[in-house]
Amino acid sequence: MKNNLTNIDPCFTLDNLPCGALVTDAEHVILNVNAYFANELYWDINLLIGHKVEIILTKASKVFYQSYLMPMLLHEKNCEEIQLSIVNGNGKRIPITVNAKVDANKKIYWSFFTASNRNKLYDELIQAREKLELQTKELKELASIDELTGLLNRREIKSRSTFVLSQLTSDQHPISILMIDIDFFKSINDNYGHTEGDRVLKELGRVLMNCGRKRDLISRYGGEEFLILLPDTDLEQAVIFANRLHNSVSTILIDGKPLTISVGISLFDEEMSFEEAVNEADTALYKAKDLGRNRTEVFSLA
Ligand SMILES: Nc1nc2c(ncn2[C@@H]2O[C@H](COP(=O)(O)OP(=O)(O)OP(=O)(O)O)[C@@H](O)[C@H]2O)c(=O)[nH]1
Repeated sequence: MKNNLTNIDPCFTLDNLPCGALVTDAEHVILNVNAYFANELYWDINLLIGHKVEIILTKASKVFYQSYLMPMLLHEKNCEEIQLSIVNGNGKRIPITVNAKVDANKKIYWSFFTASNRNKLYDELIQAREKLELQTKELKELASIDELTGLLNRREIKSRSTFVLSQLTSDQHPISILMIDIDFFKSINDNYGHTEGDRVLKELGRVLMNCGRKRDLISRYGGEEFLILLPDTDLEQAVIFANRLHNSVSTILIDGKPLTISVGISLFDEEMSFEEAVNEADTALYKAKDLGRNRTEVFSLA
């Protein structure tokens, strides 16, 4: 059988390797380094040979080397893919990945690759994750917020009502629900255009937000319909709230004339679903419309 050793390229030397290689003794003194130190790391090799290996380590890596890496090497006799940072001949900090092996004479043979690309990859991964988190937050908001008014959308108020209603049964706190509809909104669009209609919707959204407390759930429920859930609010207090709304809404002017709304109110009871309460508030709203608009009606069975 042919001896493979005879095929070894006579030009092969450690200096040809695209990585750093060095040898240290048991006292951490550098015995030899390859040409990579001069060619790629700009070290004067004479400054390294005979000096302690710490000369090329950053402060943090020195601590790591002394307290963890050396004890491990002495015990295990080798180490693989350890992350360290060295400084080059110009004082620039360079992250590296190190392998090392100890021989019978306690000489240590080191090789390492610079790991700038690895750090770049980590940075890119972190950036990608941050971007993804931001997009997820934006998507979540988009899915729950009405784009025009910034209020909760129909789906979100329905979903949040579940929690609010669970408090009703446990605490016996009254919860009122208000269905609000702009009066003659079609004629605003028809007479002044859709852009003016949108401005009115936005303004109304702002007014509703300002009238509500932090705990109130305020939503754009449909085109020109708004639904509000008022926790800890009985019918009497809900009517006072609605009257305040009528006043505030009248500050929104269309061609100099005040905007008006109609409001229907219902009170949740323990047995009632969200949809049933909305239907009752809707019935009261239609009564307010029938009775001439710009008014509030409370749902009653009569
Ligand atoms: N500008 C604008 N108009 C909208 C939007 N969504 C719905 N609308 C309009 O709202 C109007 C609702 O009109 P109607 O349901 O007839 O009610 P109304 O004119 O307000 O009359 P009453 O409710 O009976 O007082 C329709 O013309 C819709 O096109 C929107 O996002 N922007």
